[in-house]
Amino acid sequence: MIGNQAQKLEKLVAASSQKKKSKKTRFIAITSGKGGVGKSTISSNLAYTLSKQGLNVGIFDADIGLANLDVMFNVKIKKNILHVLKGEATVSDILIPITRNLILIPGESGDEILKYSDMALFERFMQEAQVLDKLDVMIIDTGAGIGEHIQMFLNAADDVIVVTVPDPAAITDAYATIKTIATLRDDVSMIMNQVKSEKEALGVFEKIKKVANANIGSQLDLQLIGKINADIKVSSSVKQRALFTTLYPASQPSKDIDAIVNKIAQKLERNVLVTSNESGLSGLFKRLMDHF
Ligand SMILES: Nc1ncnc2c1ncn2[C@@H]1O[C@H](COP(=O)(O)OP(=O)(O)OP(=O)(O)O)[C@@H](O)[C@H]1O
Repeated sequence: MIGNQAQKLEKLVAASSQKKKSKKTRFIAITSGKGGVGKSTISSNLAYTLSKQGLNVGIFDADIGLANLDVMFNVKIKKNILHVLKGEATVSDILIPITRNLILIPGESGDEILKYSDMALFERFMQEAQVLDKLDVMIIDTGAGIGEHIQMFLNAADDVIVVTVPDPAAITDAYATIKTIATLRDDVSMIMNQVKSEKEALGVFEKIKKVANANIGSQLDLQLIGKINADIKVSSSVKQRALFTTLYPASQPSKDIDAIVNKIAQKLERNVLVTSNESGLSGLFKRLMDHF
C-alpha cells in the first residue's frame, strides 16, 4: 500500500519539478545519538549565522515532537507540513520568517509525511513549495537516535553532522549512530559540543575515529567539522528563548559557530546557478522519494 503510494508520489514529484535554472540547495542534516546534547541549539545558531552571511537559509524541523526550534527562535508553531499535506493549510501559512533570509519550516518525520499525502494535495504542495527554491542551504534538525524516519533524512542530505558531548554515554550513542549512518553513506561529520578546549574535542574525536576505523572500516570518511565550548552563556540564552550568537556574538561558542559556518560556506562556494530540480522544499521531497 505504502509502496504503491510512494511510486505514485515519485512520478508526481518527477513531473512537477520541471528542470529550471535555480540554486541547488545544500541539505545539511544535524543529528545525535542521544537527546539533550545540544542538537537544536547548534542547528538554530548555525542557521542564523549562515543567514547573517547573506545566504538564504531554511531550517526544517524534522521531528516536531522533539526538536525545540520554536523555543530557540521564540516563535509559536501552530501548523506544520502535515497540515499542508492534509489540505488544512498552504505552504506559506506554515512558514515562519525569522529574519529576512532565514525561514523556519515546521516539519514532520519522513514516514508521516509520506503516509498522509493525497495526490491532488501533494501536487499543490509541490507547486507551492517552489517559494523556497531560492534557498542556498537547508538545515534539517532530525530527532535524536536512529529511527527509520530519521534515516530517510540522513540519506537525503548532502552532509550529515552528528553532535555529541564528551561524556562516555553520549560518545557510545554517537558511535552507534555513526555506525548506522555508515550503512547508508560513507561520509559523516561531527561537532563536539560542551568541550573545554579544542584539545579535548580532538582527543575525543580521535578516539571515536580509531574505533570507527577498526570496526566500520577506513572507507568511512569521518571528519570533525568543529567544536563548541561549554559555556553558561549558551544555556542562559536558551532559557531566555534567544540565540547565543545574537546575545553574545563575541563569546567563544559564537566564535566556534563562526568557524563551522566558514567551513560550510567553503562547500557552498561551488554552489553556482545550475539547471536543477534539487532546490528548496520540493528538492528535499524529491530526495526523500528517491530513497524511499
Ligand atoms: N555549548 C553549550 N554550553 C552550555 N550549555 C549547552 C551547550 N550546548 C547545549 N547546552 C544546553 O544543553 C541543553 C540541551 O540542548 P538542546 O535542547 O539543544 O539539545 P538537543 O540535543 O537538541 O535535545 P533534544 O534531542 O531533546 O532536542 C540546553 O539547555 C542547552 O542550553
